Parts: sequence; C-alpha cells; structure tokens
Amino acid sequence: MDTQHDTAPAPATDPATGPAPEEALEEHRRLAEEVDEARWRYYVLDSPTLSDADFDRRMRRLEELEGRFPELRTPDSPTQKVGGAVSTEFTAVDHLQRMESLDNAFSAEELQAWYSRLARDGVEKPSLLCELKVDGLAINILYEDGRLVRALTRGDGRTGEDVTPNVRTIDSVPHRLAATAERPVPRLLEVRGEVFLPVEAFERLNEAMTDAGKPVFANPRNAAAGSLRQKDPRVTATRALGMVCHGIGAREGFEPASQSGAYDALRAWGLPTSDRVRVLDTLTEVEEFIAHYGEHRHDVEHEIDGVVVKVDDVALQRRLGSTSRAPRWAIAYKYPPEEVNARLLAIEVNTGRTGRVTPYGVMEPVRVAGSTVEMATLHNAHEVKRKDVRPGDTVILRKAGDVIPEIVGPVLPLRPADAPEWVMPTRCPACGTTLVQQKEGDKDLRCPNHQKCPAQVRERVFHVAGRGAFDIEGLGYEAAVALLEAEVITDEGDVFDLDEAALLRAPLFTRAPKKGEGDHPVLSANGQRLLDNLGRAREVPLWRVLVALSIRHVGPTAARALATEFGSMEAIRAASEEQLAAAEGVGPTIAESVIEWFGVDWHRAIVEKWQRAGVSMADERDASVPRTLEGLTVVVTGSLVDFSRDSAKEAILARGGKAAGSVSKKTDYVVVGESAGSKADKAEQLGVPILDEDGFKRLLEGGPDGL
Ligand SMILES: NC(=O)c1ccc[n+]([C@@H]2O[C@H](COP(=O)([O-])OP(=O)(O)OC[C@H]3O[C@@H](n4cnc5c(N)ncnc54)[C@H](O)[C@@H]3O)[C@@H](O)[C@H]2O)c1
Ligand SMILES: [Zn+2]
Repeated sequence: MDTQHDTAPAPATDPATGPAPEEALEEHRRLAEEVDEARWRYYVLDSPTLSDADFDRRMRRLEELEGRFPELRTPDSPTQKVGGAVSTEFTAVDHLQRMESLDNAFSAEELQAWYSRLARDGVEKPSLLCELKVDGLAINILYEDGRLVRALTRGDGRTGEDVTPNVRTIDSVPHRLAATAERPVPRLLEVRGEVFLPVEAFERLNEAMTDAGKPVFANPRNAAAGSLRQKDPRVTATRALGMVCHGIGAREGFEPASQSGAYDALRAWGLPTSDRVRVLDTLTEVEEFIAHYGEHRHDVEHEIDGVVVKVDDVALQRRLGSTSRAPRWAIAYKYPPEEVNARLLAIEVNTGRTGRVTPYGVMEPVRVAGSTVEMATLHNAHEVKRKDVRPGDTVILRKAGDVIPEIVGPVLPLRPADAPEWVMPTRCPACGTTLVQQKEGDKDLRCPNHQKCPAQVRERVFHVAGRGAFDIEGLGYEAAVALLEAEVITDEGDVFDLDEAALLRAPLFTRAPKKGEGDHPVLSANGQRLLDNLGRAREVPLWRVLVALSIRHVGPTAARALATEFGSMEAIRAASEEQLAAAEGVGPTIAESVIEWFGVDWHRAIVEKWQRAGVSMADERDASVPRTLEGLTVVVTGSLVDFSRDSAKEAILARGGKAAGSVSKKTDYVVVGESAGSKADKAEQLGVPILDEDGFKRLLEGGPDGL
C-alpha cells in the first residue's frame, strides 16, 4: 500500500496559545470562501472549477489552521459542515435523520491513527467492514411500509433536494421492498446509498453528447450528478444510472446488530448492495483490501475514489458517535487522485512511426496518480477542436491506471480572456513536408515522407527493437537516436548489419581504452550486450519479424495469424490479396495493407537486408505438437502461474486453436486466471465453459476429450 501521497497533511502541530495572528485569520477566511464557492459549484452546479485534490488540500489546510488556532473552528467553518446545498430548482425537504460526510485518511499512518483513536475511545479490535468508496452522489431513499415514498440528495446534511421522480427511473432501485417470511419489511426506513454512472455508460453518454453538439461531462461523478439532478425525469431515465446502498438512517421496526447484517436485510428486500463488501478482523487485512482495490481500481464497473472502513457493530457505532459532520466509527481511505488541474503552457505536435502527426499538451509539471506529468496526448486536431483546449487554459488532466495521461478538457470559467484558438500546423515538425490525409475524411494528418522523415525513421528503429518485435535489449530510444545521429545506420534496414566496427563509430557504445588496450576507444559493455542481443534476435519467430516491419494494421494478432497461415515471409509475399484476405484472422483490411506495403521498393529492401544479415524468415512447424485445438476459440483472462500472456497464446496457436481477446458466443473456452475481470463474468453470462489453469493444461494436452 502506498503510504503517503500529495494530499497528505503536514505533521500535526500543537495548539498555539494566544490569539491567531492576522495572516492565519486572513488565510483561513480566504480558504473558507474558496471552499464554500467550490462546494456550490460542485454540488449545485455539477460543474467544479477545482480538482478534488485541490479541494482536499484546502480542507486539509483549514483543519491544520484550526488545529493550531482552535478559535477559528467556528460552527460555520467548512470543516464543521456537511458540504452541500439545496438548489432552488428542487423542493427542499428535511431528512428524518441527518446525513453525514466521512473523515478522510490519505495514508496508512492516518488510517492507523483512526484505529488507535477507536481504542482510546474504548473500542478495541472491532470487526471492520470494508467497502468501496463509490464516486457518485449520496442519496437518501425513504420507504414506508415497503413503498418508496421519497428520495433526497444529501444537501447540507439536514435538508436535501427532492429528486423522487428521478430516482424512480433508476432500474436497480425497487419501488416496493420484497417482504419474506423471515424478514417482514419495516414500518419505516431511510436507505442511504450512492447513485453512480458506470464508466461504460459514461463513455456512451459523452459520445451521444458529442454527436448532439453538446458539452461533454468531465467525469462519471459529474455526469451522475448532472443526470440525477434533472428537472425532467424523462432525461434521467435515459442515463443508465446505478445505485448501491451503503447505510441506513431513520428506521422503525428494523434494528440490525451490525452494518453487514443491515446489508443482508437490504439485499433480501431487493435493494442493491455490493458483493465486494468484506468484514475483516485486523488492520493488516484492511490494508490488504485497500491495496488490492488500489491495483484493481479500474476493474470495477464504476469509478471509486477510495475504500470506506466502518466499525461493523451497531452498538459500538452508537458508543463512538459522530462529530458535527462525520461519524467517528468510519473513515474513508482515499486513493491518490487521478484527475488534477494543470496549466496548459503550449500545444505542440509530434510525428509518429507511421507518419501520423499528433498534437500534445505541454503543461506545468503536476503530480497525478503518483507520478509527475508534463505532457499529455491530444490525439488529433479534431480532438483539440472538440475539447476546445487552448494554450493558457487550466485543463483537467487525467491519468488512470496504466493509461497514458489525457487532457479531459478545459476549465472554462478559468480561461484567460485573450486565449487564442489553437491552429494545427500544415507541415511536418521533423522534416517540413506538407501534411496530408491518407484517405478522404481521415481525422489524422500524416507526413507522407515515410522513407526519410527523421522522426518516422527514429520511431521505426525504436519499434524494431521493441518488446513486441525483435525485443533487442540495449537498443532503446536513446541508442536509436545515437546510432542515427552518428550515421552508423540510416534506417531500420541497417539494424542487423551492426557489428563491432560499426558500433565503434557511435560514442554511446564505446569507452576509453584501459592500459594495454591501445589508444583507440573500445566497445563498452553496452555495445557488447547489443551485439549479443542482435545475435539472438535473428532467431525470433516469424510473427515478430512481421510486427517489426510496421505494416499498417499488422500488430501482434494479425502478425500471428499471417505467420500461422503462411509459415514464411516468402509465402506471404507471394500470396495474392484474395489468398491473404481468406486466411483465418486476416481479412480484407489487413490483406490490402500487406499488399500495399510490399508494393514499395524500400520496404522490400528492408526485408532483403534483414534476410542477408541472417534474420530467420520462416517458422519451423513443430510437428511434434499435436493439433488438439483445431477449430476451437479460447480466451485467456487474468494471470496464470505457468504461462505469460504471450506463451499462453502461442500454446493455443501452436495446437491449431484461435486465441481471441474478447468473449462472445463463438468462444469455446474461457481460461480464468488470478484477478480476472469482466471477461470471466461475460463467460458466465453466455454460458461459455470456464477452465482454471489446470483445466487449460489438460485442454492443451488432450483437446476437449482430455477435460
Ligand atoms: N472539486 C471540487 O470543487 C469539490 C467540491 C466539493 C467536494 N468535492 C469532493 O467531494 C469530497 C468531499 O465530499 P463529501 O463531504 O461528500 O465527502 P466524501 O466524498 O469524502 O465522503 C462522504 C461521502 O462518500 C460517499 N460514499 C461513497 N461510497 C460510500 C460508502 N461505501 N460508504 C459510505 N459513504 C460512501 C457518500 O455519499 C458520503 O456522503 C472532497 O474530498 C472532494 O473529493 C470536490
Ligand atoms: Zn516528416
């Protein structure tokens, strides 16, 4: 678990004696105003101008100031209030029981501090209920005699907004609770939960908004809030909102002994509860739960921003009670923010391997999701226009999981008055050639100088050495640049001609001679390693050679299909477009692209050069491997112990099977490893047979009969 991140507060300071100095008063007043304004924009307008991280930082600072100067902690300080408000668009209605916020922990230390405080309050080693902190908006649904009578937003905690007709449109929210013999429905019950928009629905919604020429939502939370808080419930009804319960408020005729027991009852009555809730006995297990979902944050169908830990026992909850804004028996552990605001200094363009020229933003460096980011892709000129981002803007920067950082959009209210619209250049930044569309209506512009454009050549050399291609360790980006600059190679065709004499001309691969080595530079350890690796790279399977060629549409999957079907470079070159298109897993687009590629002289020259330099251009079919999977499609998901992703695929292909990436009705088997995600669920839904790793091994060995 990561122990500390950006929003962590400064170490606690002892309260000062005497009145707060003027600067502290002033800072407190300014921050309080900013926080109130931010809350209004966030809760009422659904259109924040601060990132959550910036908001949290201000709250932290307020708490810090109040810790030092307790007189600043007045009842109207933002730290003492549940931060929402009620818009005049909706009827204001009081909650039967107050709705609270949650205290936050931003590090393992803060979580421990909360745990120790429980002990000091006499609650030692309680059972702890852990659940995901859903990034949506809180809802309070009142059931009387099992009938849904009212639904309110949280508002300021005492009074919420009446959104009953809108909540009635949410599929998972029952209008009537289902009574069972063991569980009659209570006389009265306030059910608390989170309304959210699943990530997939959010993406679809934004596409629809774009098509309709309307502004898109910055994130699923804003989209959920904007969708629920609609004047017209018919609009809400189109939005695929979900709801998950995370608490109860006022009740009559229902006295659960524990939080988890309450969830069991809610589930039995037909309310949506999460199946990811766990009751754990030690803080270590809680930390593991937090670490697990920190890693699998994006495997959940909705966004989460943390984990909520609650004392499970209701009697202990009562004993611990609440502060003015949050229960003492619960804490929200927050993950590092994935979205921050950043200043966009400039938009520049970059020419890629295939000549595609992509704009990217250059930003003032910011920390997001644990790393410092100063560049983010903007994909193409249409995207820049659609998002309307301009140099000088404050932009929302998102970095989710392993995905490359992305500029979500500008924060319009913060745009400087004179920010000019950005214009896409007409020439290649690397070679000056006029940019063109490859095809009518293409969104991308390309530099057509494929053979000589220095940027394209550099990217191709780097690609040739990459993991998916020849996997030549020692030939990274820096080395590619050095070899090209020293003119040791002119393009990727020369890579396998590299020998000691050639490398000695590139300073990066040499070192000063030692005593007795003469007085010329000698090959460095790096250079020697590169030569060794080049030797090994000559033996890679055919599909990797195909990937190395940078043929459009021929990535690892298509390359594998071509290699399996044709077996040698010669056979692929000799094949007609029809023959290529007819091959399993190839199809017309790839076929056309392959034919086009081999039609270019300098492309063929690369293949010939590599061949002369000893690169293997055919696969030896291993006849000893039985074709047990002929005609079967297998999907592997999650991680296996004895196979990597690649080796599992290869094992399937070598036995005549097809390794597919997604589960459909055509899938014959789904192999499910550790931490498998939605593909496993999909398989279950479609009734596709599921195998574990042992089952997979039996399938490989004996085919379906071996199972
Ligand atoms: N960007 C901004 O300008 C801005 C302004 C205001 C608030 N915010 C965001 O909202 C946060 C503060 O809002 P808050 O007071 O609602 O606190 P919070 O979001 O930190 O925690 C309380 C809320 O968490 C929700 N929640 C989700 N899953 C839950 C679960 N399993 N159990 C219990 N509750 C769960 C509930 O709705 C509850 O009201 C800030 O930290 C910030 O992230 C941002
Ligand atoms: Zn160019």
